[in-house]
Amino acid sequence: MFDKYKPLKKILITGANGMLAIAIKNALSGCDVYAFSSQELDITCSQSLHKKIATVQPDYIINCAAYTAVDLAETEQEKAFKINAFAVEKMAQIAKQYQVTLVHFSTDYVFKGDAAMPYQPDQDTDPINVYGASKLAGEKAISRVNGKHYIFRISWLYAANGKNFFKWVAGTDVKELNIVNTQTGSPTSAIDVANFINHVIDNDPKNYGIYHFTNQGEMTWYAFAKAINQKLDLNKTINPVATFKTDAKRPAYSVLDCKKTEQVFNYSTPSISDGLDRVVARYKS
Ligand SMILES: NC(=O)C1=CN([C@@H]2O[C@H](COP(=O)(O)OP(=O)(O)OC[C@H]3O[C@@H](n4cnc5c(N)ncnc54)[C@H](OP(=O)(O)O)[C@@H]3O)[C@@H](O)[C@H]2O)C=CC1
Ligand SMILES: Cc1cn([C@H]2C[C@H](O)[C@@H](COP(=O)(O)OP(=O)(O)O[C@H]3O[C@@H](C)C(=O)[C@@H](O)[C@H]3O)O2)c(=O)[nH]c1=O
Repeated sequence: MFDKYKPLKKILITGANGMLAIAIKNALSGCDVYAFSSQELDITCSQSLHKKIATVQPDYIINCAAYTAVDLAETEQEKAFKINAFAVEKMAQIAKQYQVTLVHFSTDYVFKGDAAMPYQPDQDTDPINVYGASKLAGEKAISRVNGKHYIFRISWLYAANGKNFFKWVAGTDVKELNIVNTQTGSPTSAIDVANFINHVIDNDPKNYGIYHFTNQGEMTWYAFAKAINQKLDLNKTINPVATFKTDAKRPAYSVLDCKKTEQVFNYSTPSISDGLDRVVARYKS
């Protein structure tokens, strides 16, 4: 219930036009939200970061700004590191200076992908592509600065908006798709990540560190394409293939173990199927 005596928490969101930022803006309740697009706040400009944080004086910064082009990163290494590592380090330092809690997102692609069981948050990282390496460098910078911070590793994010695998399968005119069945992960609905972030801010245990959050279960990209095809009645032919040529390598297995998150935040992570139903409903509406 809305508590009129509880002060509204002030939240500053970066990368406000991105897929996750839009979901988080929709999910946050009982907060004063200041969301800035890349045009309004370029996170690689530390002066602008300082200025915005000093003006807004947020309780939390939710950093949704990132370089997410996995294949392009192979040839744009400098840009990927500038946004995903160096800017993030500066942001962590400024957040610490202003005593603001930094909520940051990382990825399953920090792992090599040769495991047979879901990865634990403290397991060894060993990214096999530039994007993963740049995100890992961002994680390490935040941990080094060691202010109040949460790093949530999420995976295979999709939504009814933005550029993502779900939207591509749903929107392409191509009737027959060849999709890899040699990569396994956990497709995760941006709505579900956003609802969880709302919960974190509402019930902050102040137990800072690295956590995993995904929808529960695991499947290949091929199985995910088939599920989308079925839920949206697309009537496409989906063929499993062992390889699909891309510039960046991707981990063969990058399922994240979310038990620590469930315990610390007292939260039950929703299933892949429920996550997909929510995004499908949003897509159809
Ligand atoms: N998408 C996925 O599958 C996954 C994403 N993640 C992580 O989740 C987070 C959110 O990802 P997602 O929403 O998919 O990303 P998007 O690519 O949808 O959004 C990223 C946003 O960051 C903005 N941005 C880029 N550079 C800057 C900059 N220098 N200053 C300010 N804003 C900038 C972009 O703006 P513009 O478009 O104007 O450049 C864009 O709006 C990221 O940290 C990502 O690494 C983790 C796992 C899976
Ligand atoms: C277009 C296409 C792709 N694929 C394969 C390529 C790749 O292995 C897989 C997924 O491709 P995408 O490029 O959509 O997904 P990708 O960009 O690898 O998604 C990743 O994004 C970053 C930001 C993350 O952090 C990761 O968690 C993950 O979500 O599907 C096919 O098999 N057939 C096709 O026709």
